[in-house]
Amino acid sequence: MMDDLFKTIRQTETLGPGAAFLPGRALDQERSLIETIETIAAFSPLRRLQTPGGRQFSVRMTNCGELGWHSDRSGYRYESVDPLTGKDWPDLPQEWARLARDLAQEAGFDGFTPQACLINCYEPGARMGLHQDRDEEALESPIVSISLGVPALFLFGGVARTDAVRKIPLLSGDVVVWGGRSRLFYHGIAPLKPDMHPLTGALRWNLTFRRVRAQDSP
Ligand SMILES: O=C(O)CCC(=O)C(=O)O
Ligand SMILES: [Fe+2]
Repeated sequence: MMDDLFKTIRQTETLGPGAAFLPGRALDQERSLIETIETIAAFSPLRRLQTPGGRQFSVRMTNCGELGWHSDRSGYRYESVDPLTGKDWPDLPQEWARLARDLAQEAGFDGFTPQACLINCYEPGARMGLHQDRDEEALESPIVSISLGVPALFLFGGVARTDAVRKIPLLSGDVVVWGGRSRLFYHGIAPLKPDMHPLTGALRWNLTFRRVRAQDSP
């Protein structure tokens, strides 16, 4: 099938210093990752956060892990308690932590121990504008990002907002890792095109694993 041909042709690729595209590397875990997302979202529901400027994200989000990323009128930050439920975020599953560590390792980062996993849910038309992931102190740790469900176009720029942007089509099971000198590179997701995936329907899910506090701090 054309689909299979497309998959076999896509190869591991360096996107920049410390940045790697690992196509299909989470495909074996696709179904279990999606099932676990549903369990997590049943406990800490998906929600559309407000930007500090008072707008709403088009992406719905939740988290698991000891910390969760949050945004409202007071700014972007990590919270140890889910502001929506008043409870701890759901645990980051051990299999997820192990997978994130293995993927980081494959991209050249040893001993990655994520504290937070941000779960993004894209409906058709949802997007994420160019931004840097810069709310973490642990800038020595990479971001490990897994795509699930319908395809999306990943935009990967440079350290300046105006740097040229590469467009990388991401399929379910694809992984991108960026760290080292690419850790603060601008990136985003183009508006999601209507599509269907057998496991997620019209949705795209994205998991980003992050170390927030420096490795030697609690
Ligand atoms: O959805 C994606 O692939 C990227 C998500 C992202 O950049 C973020 O959550 O900071
Ligand atoms: Fe990001």
